[in-house]
Amino acid sequence: MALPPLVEPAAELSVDEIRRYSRHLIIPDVGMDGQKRLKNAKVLAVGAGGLGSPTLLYLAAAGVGTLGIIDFDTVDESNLQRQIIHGVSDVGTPKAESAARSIAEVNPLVNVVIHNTALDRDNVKEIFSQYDLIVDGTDNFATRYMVNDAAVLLGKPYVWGSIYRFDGQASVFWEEHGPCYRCLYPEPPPPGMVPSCAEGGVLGVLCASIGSIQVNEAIKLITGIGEPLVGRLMVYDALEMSYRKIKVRKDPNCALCGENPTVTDLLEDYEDFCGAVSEEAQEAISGSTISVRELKDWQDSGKDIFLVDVREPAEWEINRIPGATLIPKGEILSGEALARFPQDKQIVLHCKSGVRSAEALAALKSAGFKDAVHVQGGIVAWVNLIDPSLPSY
Ligand SMILES: Nc1ncnc2c1ncn2[C@@H]1O[C@H](COP(=O)(O)OP(=O)(O)OP(=O)(O)O)[C@@H](O)[C@H]1O
Repeated sequence: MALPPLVEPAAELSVDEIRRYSRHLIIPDVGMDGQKRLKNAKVLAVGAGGLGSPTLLYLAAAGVGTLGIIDFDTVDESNLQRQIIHGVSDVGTPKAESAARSIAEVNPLVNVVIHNTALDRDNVKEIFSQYDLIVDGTDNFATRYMVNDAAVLLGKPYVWGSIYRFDGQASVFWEEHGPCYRCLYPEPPPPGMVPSCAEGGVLGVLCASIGSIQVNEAIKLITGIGEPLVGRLMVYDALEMSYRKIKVRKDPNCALCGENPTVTDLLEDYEDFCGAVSEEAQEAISGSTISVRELKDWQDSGKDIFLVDVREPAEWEINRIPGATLIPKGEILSGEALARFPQDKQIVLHCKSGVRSAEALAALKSAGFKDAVHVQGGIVAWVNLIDPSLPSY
């Protein structure tokens, strides 16, 4: 379904702009009118990470007049494999500032607005109201649901993308013309069920594949050309090299945009809604959590412990705590690995940061290992506090 252009055209293009955008201007569908609309557009990129990097660079190069960047994080060395808007000299600096510097190099005609902060329920509406279009390149469910809710409540369209390993998805959510994210995913997945890129990894170049689709959709929405991905989910498999489009319908029972909405304003706490740790896991870890320093003391004192790393084999290849045995969480949850746990030793579980080990602990306790414990902060805390010589990821 073709939609009218989202943005009115700017009054005119300068001589410099005409030279710079000439390859757009000679495409009949874009032309002077389309380029003027791009110039007048105000687009906010949420996240200047894997998806935000190519998205921001191409939106800037395309001549989007105002680009907002919101990110609270600083550039880490492990970001450089895919976050191509940042470079070695940017490590340690705020991502929003580093991204703005790269944009100035690509296209100094763009007006960049830096929001060096976390998007949260207190600022989201005020920030979104300054823009015509939102491009979501974040990596967590709490932010995604909040972006969706704020966009629906303000009547703004947004382009969504998501990536994991070799798989990507993209869509355009615009309540006025189609479904919202909640129509597609009414509930967040149970905590721990969908691993993040930090846990499962992502092929760097996948960010370019999905990020460029997001920019393509943004340009179509702004200029009113083509058929935007409203009501369609694009699913990309880089290994198969396949693109599929799945129809997504507006859900009449959607809690937000359905006929009888139960969500009429932003939620009080999106982290809580998405549950960092499930209730069972929360119960399992209360009183059964040790710190990395306690683990080190137990090891140094010769205590008879069975230390289990519940991460995946690829993570185990990167770093490991001395004395640990690898038993991935899935094998514990399925019951397959239970026979490997001794009855007469103190069982200690750890993962990367403490979420998966909490889930595994809940399963182990319900299988009868009542004294098992897990390590708060996982191997990340171990590297930070006990052995900084280990590589981190
Ligand atoms: N609520 C939020 N407000 C602002 N920025 C956010 C918010 N949630 C996520 N982000 C940003 O979105 C980006 C997501 O990108 P990506 O997952 O590639 O980066 P990352 O978090 O650095 O990666 P990794 O988790 O693998 O280290 C990050 O830069 C992150 O800081």
